[in-house]
Amino acid sequence: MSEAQSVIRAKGLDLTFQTNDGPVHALKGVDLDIKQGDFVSFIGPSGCGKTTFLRVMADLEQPTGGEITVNGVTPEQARKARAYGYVFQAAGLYPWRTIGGNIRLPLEIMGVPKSEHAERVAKVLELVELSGFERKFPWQLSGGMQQRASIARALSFDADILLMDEPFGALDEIVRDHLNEQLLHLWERTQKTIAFVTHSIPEAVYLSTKIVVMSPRPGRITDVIESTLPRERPLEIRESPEFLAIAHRVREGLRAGHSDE
Ligand SMILES: Nc1ncnc2c1ncn2[C@@H]1O[C@H](COP(=O)(O)OP(=O)(O)OP(=O)(O)O)[C@@H](O)[C@H]1O
Repeated sequence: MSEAQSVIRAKGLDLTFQTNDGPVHALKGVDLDIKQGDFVSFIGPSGCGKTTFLRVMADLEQPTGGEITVNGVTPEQARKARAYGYVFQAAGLYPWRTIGGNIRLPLEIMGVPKSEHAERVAKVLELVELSGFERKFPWQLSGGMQQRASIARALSFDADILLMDEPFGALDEIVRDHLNEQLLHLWERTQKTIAFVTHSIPEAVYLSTKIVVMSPRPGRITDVIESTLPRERPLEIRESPEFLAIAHRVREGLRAGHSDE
């Protein structure tokens, strides 16, 4: 089998913010290779540059050094080619639009022919298990359902890459477990490449093919763990020795990079 293609490749990536209190090294010497179909989690303490890294991939921040390509081109070209969908911590749905209306919004902005909208909306709602909720308004849905709707919106234009910044961080644990399971199914069905920011060790280990452990000041990668778990992952896998061993390594990595501040 030929090796999977690189989707995101960073080499010596630096990003220093100039602030009134002096320079902040949000990313320093970051090397990473994300392959087609990978599920990559970024984990690390607050301020280690996880969001900044995702924002660089999305062309929302400009690196101050090093190189990064997304689908083999610059982040700007990838953005223009609509290579990725972006999901934020807050669902960010427009309250005056229905769920269907929210999902259609990127299609309208991108000028996708109107005749295709209904089919695309139905398809992504099915993917996030929200079929039948198209005409509801966001406030009529639970927090977890709203977050699923925002994932559907990010999937509506069928980008190959999904960038997710702590999408389930604000939800309670039971809802989060359920959404983790659903996200794995969705990833399996769509074969997307996913970059996922989280603070949760179990979430990172449960979801990922690759776990990137980061540490702050300066923001850098301290460990990259290739998961040995099978792709088929019932929630109970979290009690298996293999799962616990990976979680242990993540915890050790976090501890090693932790400062006392
Ligand atoms: N626009 C900006 N201007 C100045 N400093 C910034 C800016 N954006 C981020 N930073 C700083 O860069 C560092 C990395 O921030 P970033 O948000 O990427 O961290 P994070 O790992 O995502 O943190 P969290 O887990 O809290 O979301 C932090 O010290 C932050 O204060």
